Amino acid sequence: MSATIMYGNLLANQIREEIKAEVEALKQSSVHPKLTVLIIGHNPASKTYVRMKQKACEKVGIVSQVIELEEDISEEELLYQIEKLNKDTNVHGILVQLPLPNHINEDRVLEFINPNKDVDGFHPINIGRMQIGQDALIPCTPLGIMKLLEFYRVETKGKHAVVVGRSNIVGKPIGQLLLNQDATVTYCHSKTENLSDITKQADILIVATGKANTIQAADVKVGATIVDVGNTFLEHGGVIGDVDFEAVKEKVERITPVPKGVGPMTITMLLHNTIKVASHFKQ
Ligand SMILES: NC(=O)C1=CN([C@@H]2O[C@H](COP(=O)(O)OP(=O)(O)OC[C@H]3O[C@@H](n4cnc5c(N)ncnc54)[C@H](OP(=O)(O)O)[C@@H]3O)[C@@H](O)[C@H]2O)C=CC1
Ligand SMILES: Nc1nc(=O)c2c([nH]1)NC[C@@H]1CN(c3ccc(C(=O)N[C@@H](CCC(=O)O)C(=O)O)cc3)C=[N+]21
Repeated sequence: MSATIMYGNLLANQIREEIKAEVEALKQSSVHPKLTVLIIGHNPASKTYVRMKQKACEKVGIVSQVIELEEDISEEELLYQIEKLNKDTNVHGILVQLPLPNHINEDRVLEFINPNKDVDGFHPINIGRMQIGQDALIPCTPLGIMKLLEFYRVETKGKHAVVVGRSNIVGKPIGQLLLNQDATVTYCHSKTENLSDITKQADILIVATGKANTIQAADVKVGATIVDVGNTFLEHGGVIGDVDFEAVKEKVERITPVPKGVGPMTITMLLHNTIKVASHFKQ
């Protein structure tokens, strides 16, 4: 069988064109969509991701501001910076790049962001709204995955979706969105026994462990749909996912590549969420 490779970058480019037009329309009504990203310290991966976000904003006409803060900034000072952005009516989206240095309480910081400007969808208010199916700002990676599944006409209703990973930013919310779309959802994590027995039952398998080769050909069902969220940077450049792509693609119906799979959709959904907030500012 020859699998369909679900290229997120293709759909991402298509959606970015639509977003560009929406940005133009907002500007006609004197709303200039703006995203502010706070980056703390010198994590090289974070710097790469923030640069990618910045470039994507510029391409669609969203104003992007990056505030670089020192690794040893106090929690109070960081909260003060966020408070200023919460109050700034020119700023629509606020994103605090993760991970944060150990001395800063991540929960406290994320809860401090105005939930209506929380374009990451990490605020407990947005998580709660999403869980009960209300309109909410939805985390970018899970939202991007749902758009990708929809684009490739992957049926979720009644299907067994297995999520490997239970982080607040990927695993938990993608399971929730799949459940909201009538999938039967199983979560796996590092303590799961007999992981392979469970992943082999998946019609839709979402893998977000951050560990290369978590999933090999023997761990998947023939004809399944595989979404690889992982990003591991190789020492000599390049990035790989969590799934043994070459072997798994021979067995399944659809699979996302890394790079050019989920990643570009994540960034596109950040633009989408920023526009969503900005459009509320329209008279
Ligand atoms: N493409 C994109 O847009 C994005 C990609 N990423 C990438 O996705 C990956 C995951 O990110 P994130 O969720 O933040 O990572 P975390 O490290 O926060 O979570 C990883 C999860 O995977 C589980 N896990 C780890 N190893 C195994 C294993 N061998 N078997 C089963 N479960 C395992 C952990 O279990 P436990 O809870 O028990 O520790 C945990 O729940 C990373 O590579 C990250 O770079 C992240 C965000 C966006
Ligand atoms: N507050 C916050 N929000 C986030 O959304 C957030 C975060 N913190 N911290 C880190 C993770 C990771 N993340 C990714 C975004 C894009 C790619 C991406 O586009 N990856 C490319 C490959 C990378 C490359 O080409 O260099 C791809 O898969 O094609 C990956 C990962 C967002 N995150």
